[in-house]
Amino acid sequence: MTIVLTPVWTNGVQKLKVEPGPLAKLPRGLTPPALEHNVHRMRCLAQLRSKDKNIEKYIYLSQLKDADPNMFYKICIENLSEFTPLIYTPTVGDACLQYSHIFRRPEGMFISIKDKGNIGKVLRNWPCIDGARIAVVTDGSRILGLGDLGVNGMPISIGKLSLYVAGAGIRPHSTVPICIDVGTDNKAFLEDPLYLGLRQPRVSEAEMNEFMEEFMHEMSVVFPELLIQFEDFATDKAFSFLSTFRNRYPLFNDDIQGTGAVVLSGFLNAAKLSSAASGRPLADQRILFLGAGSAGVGVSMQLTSFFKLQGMSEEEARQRIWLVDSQGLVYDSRGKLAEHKKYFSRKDYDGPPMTNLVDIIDHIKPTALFGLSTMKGAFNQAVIEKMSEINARPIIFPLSNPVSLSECVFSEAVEWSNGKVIFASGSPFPEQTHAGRTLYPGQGNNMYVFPGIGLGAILARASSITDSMIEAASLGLADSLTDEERALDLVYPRIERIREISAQIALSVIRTAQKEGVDKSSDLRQLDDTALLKHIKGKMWNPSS
Ligand SMILES: NC(=O)c1ccc[n+]([C@@H]2O[C@H](COP(=O)([O-])OP(=O)(O)OC[C@H]3O[C@@H](n4cnc5c(N)ncnc54)[C@H](O)[C@@H]3O)[C@@H](O)[C@H]2O)c1
Ligand SMILES: O=C(O)C[C@H](O)C(=O)O
Ligand SMILES: [Mg+2]
Repeated sequence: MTIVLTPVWTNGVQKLKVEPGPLAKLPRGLTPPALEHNVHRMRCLAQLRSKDKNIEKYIYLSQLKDADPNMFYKICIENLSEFTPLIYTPTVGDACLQYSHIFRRPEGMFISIKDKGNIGKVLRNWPCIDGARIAVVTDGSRILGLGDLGVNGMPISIGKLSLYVAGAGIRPHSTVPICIDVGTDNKAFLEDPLYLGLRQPRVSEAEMNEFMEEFMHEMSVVFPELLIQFEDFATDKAFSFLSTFRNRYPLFNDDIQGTGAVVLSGFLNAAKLSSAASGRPLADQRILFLGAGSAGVGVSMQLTSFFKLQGMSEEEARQRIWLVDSQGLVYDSRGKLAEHKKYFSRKDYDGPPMTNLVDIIDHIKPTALFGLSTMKGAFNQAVIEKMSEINARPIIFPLSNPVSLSECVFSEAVEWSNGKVIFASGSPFPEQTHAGRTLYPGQGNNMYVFPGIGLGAILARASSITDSMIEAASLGLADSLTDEERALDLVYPRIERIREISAQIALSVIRTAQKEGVDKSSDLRQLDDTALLKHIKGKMWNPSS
């Protein structure tokens, strides 16, 4: 028997331990006489497509994953561009907002502040400790651009891990979605009788830090082979937990480092397109960020480190970046600044606060404009027209998620730039026709890199995730465009190729881990690139047919 069918979570222990196999291979008598895999695949797709609302599709797919993971991943991998917006961004945003209402059965671990002092014991309740290789951990404090959603953040961990399986072939039972519940400051949730989390405000910073020390230690004891991805922690915690723990445990922060990697990659391809139109070299790019939080600063750091790699001095590299936050341009004489903004704060401006984005663009003359601000519509007609006036091909990336918070939509960017825009957004948008040409939006979302980073780090058994490993993932992604994709002016590869791309990224990550001496799988050092790529592909899990 390949799948144990049981509606009970405690019996689900057994199910999670078994490699999910096709429903049609169950013993005689347990399925209808004419159940046939390929027809059932069509049946599942038809059931999915019969639903009008994306949230209904999300619920259907969650249940399919629970009942028949093999079929879920089979049809997911075969229909990636249809499935990713349903199981991941943007629909996962709605799933988080409604989680306490649409909840059927748990799919991950809930570790709460009430477990403090006892976290190891609780973690040992996970049904598949030995196989666990990757956990996505959130505390729900900054879910996409939707704010503090408390325990309703769980679908983010689940959605990211589904992409690890679909996009990088991580075994389903090796994934551990985790939501930490230390309270929420979301008043509406606290008053909602169906809310599934602790009914208390978030604990103090000191209490949270103590909790995280115990949590991380116990995670390393209970799951010694586990890589951790921190996800959607509010800004201060995102930076502080990354720096506190990154040299002690194998982990990375997706919003800071994953986003840095994916945006650098798209920027490099976009800069080639813009340079073909303007003749401006990469070293003359001027990059303006709307949003100076974990993602904005994470991407800025990644770009700076890349510019340094190209031979710029640290100061020259930093001078390429301008940040704008909710109070306008970030500069030294503006007054007190949050720690994470200081490095990029400008010293070459000391006038009155500059808050209007068009004025800021006029002052800086950026070649690229990135939005990580959660400010829906901030890239309005005047902004896009100004960018198009000063650039032959403006690079405009509204990266905030979900769709409802995007700084602009693709159709607007095309229309207001008269088709000149080089565009990538955090959430997906449909292609557009302009002057008889089809224009394609890129999706600048960390989903392109975290599966490959995870796969590489797991196979190398990396003891830590270094900056160079993240950079290698970024450059590997940038180089992965095919001639056909380049001819269409794409800045990211087609998502349908994610498995091939994840394998390539994993190769770059493993090689870099080896150079930096953080690989525990030292046997992989003997393999040449062809053999290593074959090894990586051979390790990727596939749903059976
Ligand atoms: N595309 C991706 O892969 C990706 C990755 C990570 C984050 N994001 C998205 O980026 C957004 C921000 O995430 P974060 O982790 O940096 O959040 P954050 O809370 O750390 O930062 C938000 C930033 O936006 C700024 N901001 C708020 N209002 C503003 C305004 N009116 N004008 C200018 N700036 C304003 C804040 O000052 C802050 O600097 C979210 O929507 C998130 O979903 C996208
Ligand atoms: O989850 C996403 O779609 C990307 C990113 O991690 C985010 O926080 O927005
Ligand atoms: Mg995130």
